Amino acid sequence: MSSVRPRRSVLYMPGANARALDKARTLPADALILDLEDAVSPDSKELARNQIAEAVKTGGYGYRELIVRINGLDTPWGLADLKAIAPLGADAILLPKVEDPATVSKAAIALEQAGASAKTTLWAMMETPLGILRAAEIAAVSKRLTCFVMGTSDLTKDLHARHTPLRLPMLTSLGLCLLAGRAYGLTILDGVYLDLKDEAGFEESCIQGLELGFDGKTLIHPSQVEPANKVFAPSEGEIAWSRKIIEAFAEAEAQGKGVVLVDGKLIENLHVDNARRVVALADAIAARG
Ligand SMILES: CC(C)(COP(=O)(O)OP(=O)(O)OC[C@H]1O[C@@H](n2cnc3c(N)ncnc32)[C@H](O)[C@@H]1OP(=O)(O)O)[C@@H](O)C(=O)NCCC(=O)NCCSC(=O)C[C@H](O)C(=O)O
Ligand SMILES: [Mg+2]
Repeated sequence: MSSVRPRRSVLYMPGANARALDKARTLPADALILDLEDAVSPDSKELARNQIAEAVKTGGYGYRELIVRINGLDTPWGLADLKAIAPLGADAILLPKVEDPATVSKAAIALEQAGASAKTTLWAMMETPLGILRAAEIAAVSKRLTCFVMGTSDLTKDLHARHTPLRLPMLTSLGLCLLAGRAYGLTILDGVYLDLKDEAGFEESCIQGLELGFDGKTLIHPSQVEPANKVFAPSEGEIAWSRKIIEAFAEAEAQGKGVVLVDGKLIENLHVDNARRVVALADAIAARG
C-alpha cells in the first residue's frame, strides 16, 4: 500500500453550516477543511466549534482527511478552539495567517498539552506579506508542521493587488512558499478560486497550480471537487510513461548502466524518482476506487 496521500481537492466548509458538514461525507474530496475562522461570524464561533467537534467525533468521512482551521491564537477564540479540537483525532489543525515560526512552535506545544495524538499534524496558512517573507523559517520550525496552504484572497488584499487570470501578482509569493515547502518536505496547496460560474477559468487555475508544483487546490464549493481531482491526478499517459521508464531503468541498472534511452529520450535517476512518485500517487488514487 502506498504511503502517498492524495490531496488534489481540499474543500473548505464553514463550521456553522451543519448541512455542509454532513454533505461532505459523500463528496469525492481528498480532504476537508472544517472552518472556524473567516467563514464563521463572531456570533457563530461557539456553535461552529461545537458542530465541528461533533462531526470529528462522529466521523463517517471515510478516506477524506479532516482538517480544522482554528481562529488565530491571538484572537479571543484561537486557544479555546485548539484545546477543544486537539484531543479529537482530526488529521490536522490549520493555523491561519501564520507570520512567524514562534506561532507554530506555540501551537505545537499547546497540542501536546491538550493531549493531541502524534497523528494530528499542523498545517499553516501562508497569506500575509510577513508570513511569505518568513516562509523558510516557518517551514523548518517543527516536525508537526506538514503542509502549507496558500491564502491568496488575504494575500491579494494585503498586497493591494488584483485577482487576474494569469495570477502574475501572486507568482512571487507562490514561488517563495513552494521553495520553502519543498525544501522542508511539506505538502503545499494552492489558494481558492472565487468565481463559481467560471468553470474554464477554474480549470486553467488548477492547471497553472499543477505546473507550478502544487499538490492540490483548496476549494470553496462541491462543484470544484471533480475538476480539481482530474487536473491534479496523473494522466493515463503519464502513468504508462512512468511505469515504462521505471522498468527500462531497472533493466539498464542490472546491466551496470546509469542512464538509458527510452523512445529516444535520455532517462536518468532523477526522472525515475519522479516516475516513482507519479506511480505511487496513481496507485493511492486507484485504491480509493
Ligand atoms: C459559496 C457558498 C456560500 C455557496 O453555498 P450555497 O448557496 O449553499 O451553494 P449551493 O446551493 O450551490 O450548494 C449546493 C449543495 O452543496 C452544499 N455545499 C455548498 N458549499 C459546500 C461546501 N463548501 N462544503 C460542503 N457542502 C457544500 C450545500 O449545502 C448544498 O447541499 P444540498 O442541500 O444537499 O443541495 C458555499 O459553497 C460556502 O460556504 N463555501 C465555503 C466558503 C468558505 O468556507 N470560505 C472560507 C474559506 S476560503 C478562505 O478563507 C481562503 C483563505 O483564507 C484566503 O485568504 O484566501
Ligand atoms: Mg484567509
